[in-house]
Amino acid sequence: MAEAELNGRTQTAPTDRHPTVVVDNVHIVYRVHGSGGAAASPVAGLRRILTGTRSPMIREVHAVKGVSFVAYEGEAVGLIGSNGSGKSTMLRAIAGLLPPHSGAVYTSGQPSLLGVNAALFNDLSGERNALLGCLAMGMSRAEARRLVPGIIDYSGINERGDFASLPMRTYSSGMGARLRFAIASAKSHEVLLIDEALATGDAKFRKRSEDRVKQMREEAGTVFLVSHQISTIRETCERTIWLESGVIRGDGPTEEVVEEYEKFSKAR
Ligand SMILES: Nc1ncnc2c1ncn2[C@@H]1O[C@H](COP(=O)(O)OP(=O)(O)OP(=O)(O)O)[C@@H](O)[C@H]1O
Repeated sequence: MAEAELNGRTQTAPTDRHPTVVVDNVHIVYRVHGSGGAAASPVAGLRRILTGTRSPMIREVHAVKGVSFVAYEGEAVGLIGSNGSGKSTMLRAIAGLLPPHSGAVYTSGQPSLLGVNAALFNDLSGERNALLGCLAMGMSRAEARRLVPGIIDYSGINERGDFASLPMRTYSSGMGARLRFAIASAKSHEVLLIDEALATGDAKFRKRSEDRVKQMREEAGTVFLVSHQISTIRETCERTIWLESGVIRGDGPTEEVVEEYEKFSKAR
């Protein structure tokens, strides 16, 4: 057994499991710069720089408050919680897109964040986006070209005609989500972070993406899934972390944590 000090607590982990994500007492604070009013004028800004005073228009949102956990190879971890509880913020911090105010996030490899807003180009066709997506994930041109037909096929966007050659702006939100998932899952990821990206697919695609998440876990990756669809969390994740107001309220087997969360939601 290996021991690690995390957030002042000693955590014991079996040595045959390899940690892929370590989140140690992380706090994330957004600073919101207000607009309008005299305090936002350039003159007032210059005066504050010269006098070293802070803008009265800056507000802070403490979105994640002292979160700690360790995730291991081969785990699929669900993140649940009410609106604004800090789930997406936590994923962005794991992806390295948001620096913690204090605490630290350690990951093995470069985590990939797959979100509803994943950067695809609306004016380019699905095919071009698939090609660029593969190149962006580090594949060679030849490998990317070889994989594109399979990605289009897997996404199912061509089920009702040749949409792959049309610009993405002509796609429904579900078709866009399917293509994003198909591109991201063309490669195995050490740590894959999925933010609601499966929610807009239909039942058939959901089943297919759940199967692919399972396969990725078997390839020794770690998958984090944020979803309000508890059925998807149940199907996909054996472990779930419940965040509420930026604090962990539960972390354990999905059935137990979901049951507590559902009781909490009903009581509100
Ligand atoms: N860019 C931002 N600037 C300021 N505050 C933000 C920003 N993004 C999120 N927040 C705030 O941080 C808190 C956590 O938001 P977050 O989006 O992480 O929650 P969530 O659990 O993913 O919510 P939802 O289920 O509604 O998607 C909320 O209070 C939100 O208002």
